[in-house]
Amino acid sequence: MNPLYSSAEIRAIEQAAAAALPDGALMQRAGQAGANAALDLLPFSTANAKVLVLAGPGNNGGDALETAAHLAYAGAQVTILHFPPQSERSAERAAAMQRAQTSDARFADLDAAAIAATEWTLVVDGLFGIGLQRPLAGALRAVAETVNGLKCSVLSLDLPSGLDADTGAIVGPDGVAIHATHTVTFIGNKPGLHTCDGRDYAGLVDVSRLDIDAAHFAPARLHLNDVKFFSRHLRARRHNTHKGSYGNVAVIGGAQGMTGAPLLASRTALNSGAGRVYTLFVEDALPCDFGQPELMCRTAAGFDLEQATLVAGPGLGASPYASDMLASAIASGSALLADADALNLLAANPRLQTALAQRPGGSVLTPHPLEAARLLGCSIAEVQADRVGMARKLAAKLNAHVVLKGSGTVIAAPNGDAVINTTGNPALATAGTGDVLSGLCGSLMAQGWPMWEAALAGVWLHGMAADVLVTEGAGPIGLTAGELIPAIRVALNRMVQHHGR
Ligand SMILES: NC(=O)C1=CN([C@@H]2O[C@H](COP(=O)(O)OP(=O)(O)OC[C@H]3O[C@@H](n4cnc5c(N)ncnc54)[C@H](OP(=O)(O)O)[C@@H]3O)[C@@H](O)[C@H]2O)[C@@H](O)CC1
Ligand SMILES: Nc1ncnc2c1ncn2[C@@H]1O[C@H](COP(=O)(O)OP(=O)(O)O)[C@@H](O)[C@H]1O
Ligand SMILES: [K+]
Repeated sequence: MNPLYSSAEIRAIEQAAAAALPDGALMQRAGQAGANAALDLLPFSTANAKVLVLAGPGNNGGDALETAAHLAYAGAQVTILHFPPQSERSAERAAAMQRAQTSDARFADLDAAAIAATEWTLVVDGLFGIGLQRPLAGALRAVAETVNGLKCSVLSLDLPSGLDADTGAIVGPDGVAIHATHTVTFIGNKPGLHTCDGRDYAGLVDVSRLDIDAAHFAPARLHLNDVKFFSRHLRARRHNTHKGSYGNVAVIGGAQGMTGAPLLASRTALNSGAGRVYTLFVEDALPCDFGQPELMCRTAAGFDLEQATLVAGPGLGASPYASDMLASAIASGSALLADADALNLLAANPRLQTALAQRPGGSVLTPHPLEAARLLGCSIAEVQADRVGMARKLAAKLNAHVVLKGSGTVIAAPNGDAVINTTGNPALATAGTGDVLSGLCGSLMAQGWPMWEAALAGVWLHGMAADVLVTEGAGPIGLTAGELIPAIRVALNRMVQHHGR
């Protein structure tokens, strides 16, 4: 189901497959797949289409040369901007070069100004794939920047040139990458297309396996999120049930000036099905949430932490009392999700980290990149440079299911399994949406979902709600966290209707 492969894994698959195939078969298949993807983006009468093909010095360039030859045979007006290698690197690339040279495609030494002066129908980007070693520089950089200023569709072969296939970061320092509208990626899907800068630069991603035998693909430890991973926990409600059947959630937070955060988490927990929701305040409790009077607002002091799934952190603050409350939550036998200030308190206190890591049932942590950086003792840039690796590292360090938020949220388990989420959009880049996510995941846990599936489903639904709202015009600009709550309720009920047993 939606496996993702590192570039090392892709190379191993490619080598095993190539050994059993005629020379150059995989590059020819990649070129055919590239041409098919390009033809889908061209008008029916290809003769009117002006296609610029960028062919780099490696095998990605070989794919581009094959693609160019096919498109020329299909009747398109093809111009190839070729960056030749110092010396020809492979026989298959040389054969691709010969096919391009004998086609009607035209080789032209265009500079940036000449590229910008032509009205292209499509640019095919075959500068670099998984072999990129350093940032694009000189003429390559100028071409990438010029292409990024064009209005036409841009199809990247394998991955947008300049992007790291494993991490989704632009290869730097001070790198640039081709901003594709579409990517056809070869052999297997790649994590870098779906997280960090990947979602912005790859556009719509299509996978072409190049007809490689399934036996060559080892089981993956990294996947794209999929409803199938959690659908068996989507249960239709039985008639003979009551509020006690659906669990209790206690949100611990609400220091002075930050009462909105636990209310958002609590409202979400209630609206996503928890039977009872307590909002616990580490300082003065609100008498009531008048917008959601079903919530039970209490001071945290004296609350029996054993009776609820705990969502610790929204608006918790950094006081010694908040830290004590977190220590009690960690020491309790209840299921625990730690978010926001709970993560900052953890980062500042190694003893709390040890206690958390020793919880028999584990926990769920929902850091954004800064919170993850604090927990790992590194910079945000280091977290973002390898989101999957850092989420796995944190999960192993704290024996927790880690939800590393942001574009292409990564969910990692202590055993190294990891998933990249595909729903959601920049409408979520607004205050309070993280509180909504923690309330949602906590609510699913209270309703009996295992932590891993609760995290996968929570992240999926949270993003899906934002996607639906954007489709309806409520975002991406100006969406508010509170608006997500009814949209999550609708999305969850629809999913239960569709998949529930
Ligand atoms: N082999 C096969 O059967 C198949 C392979 N496939 C395709 O091959 C792709 C991988 O090919 P690849 O390994 O040749 O790497 P690729 O991405 O083309 O770049 C490497 C070249 O770029 C150079 N270089 C690197 N960075 C640079 C920079 N910043 N600026 C300038 N130069 C730079 C580097 O040279 P260097 O100077 O580092 O020696 C080298 O020459 C893969 O993504 C897929 O598209 C498919 O066809 C399926 C079958
Ligand atoms: N550009 C984006 N694309 C997709 N999801 C995003 C984006 N920006 C933020 N999000 C999501 O929004 C939520 C923000 O959480 P967080 O930063 O903790 O906000 P807050 O602390 O204000 O509640 C996370 O679920 C994150 O993944
Ligand atoms: K490329």
